[in-house]
Amino acid sequence: MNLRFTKMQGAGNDFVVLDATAAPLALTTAQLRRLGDRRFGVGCDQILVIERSERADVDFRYRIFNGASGEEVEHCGNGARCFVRYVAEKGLSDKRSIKVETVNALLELQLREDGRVRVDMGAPVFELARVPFDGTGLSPRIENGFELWPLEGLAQAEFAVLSMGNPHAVQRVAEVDTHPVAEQGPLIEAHRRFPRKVNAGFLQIVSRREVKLRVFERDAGETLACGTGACAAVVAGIRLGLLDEAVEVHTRGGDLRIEWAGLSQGLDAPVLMTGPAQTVFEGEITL
Ligand SMILES: N[C@H](CCC[C@H](N)C(=O)O)C(=O)O
Repeated sequence: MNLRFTKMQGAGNDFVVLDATAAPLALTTAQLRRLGDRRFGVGCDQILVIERSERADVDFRYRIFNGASGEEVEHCGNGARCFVRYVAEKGLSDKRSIKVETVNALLELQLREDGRVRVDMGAPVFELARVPFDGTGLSPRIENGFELWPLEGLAQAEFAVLSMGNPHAVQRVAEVDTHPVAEQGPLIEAHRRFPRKVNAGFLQIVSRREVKLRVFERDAGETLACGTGACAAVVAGIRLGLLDEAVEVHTRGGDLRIEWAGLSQGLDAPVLMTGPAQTVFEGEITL
């Protein structure tokens, strides 16, 4: 099969974008992993497949697959921004704001005048069973009314546990640049308390409006940026009383702006993310 693709990146998180708006595309897990492979394929953190939605009030459906595993996942923040950029560049819609359905969410995405993309990432989910997280027998520490959980085998840390459609465990660290992310990341990602594994966030608070973040992503390892991870980390920081409602997040691949009014408007307030999204090259691969 000859497959045309568009390679894109959002703050260094990189994607292979496949356009299935004209004809359906069904790839096997092996083909998805080949696309994601940085030696034997194109190479990317995630693969995004864009389809027309069957729902009258929704413009598109977009599916996300982790490149290393070929597994479908629920949400991808940097991917959502690249999706909007792709739709605009390919003229797939003349709207400035488009409605997009994912496997478990309905998103409103906007392309701004300054070329950055603003995404309504939906509301965070704190119900542990929906993360999912099994806290049975554990005693969380409560800070500012928000639970911080211990994890067996990671005694030196405590975690904010929440979902942005995909699962996140966020810990506060003194200095992200020197923190042992490569050692701790896999232990958190595969921890038995997360039945569907988890994205592991490492958050350094610089001020109430500025943070530094590294994320060891589920089924991807450390990426240069994680959009849903940035949302989860800022929401956790706000709930802990450490951050204001609008925060600049410095990741290794670039800067994201995250806004959440959850304390003033209610915890079901949407998380808004603004950041870069660029096309790197177009290509064709024979699978
Ligand atoms: N690895 C993530 C999916 C991609 C998330 C990340 N790339 C983002 O920008 O949100 C997971 O398995 O939940």
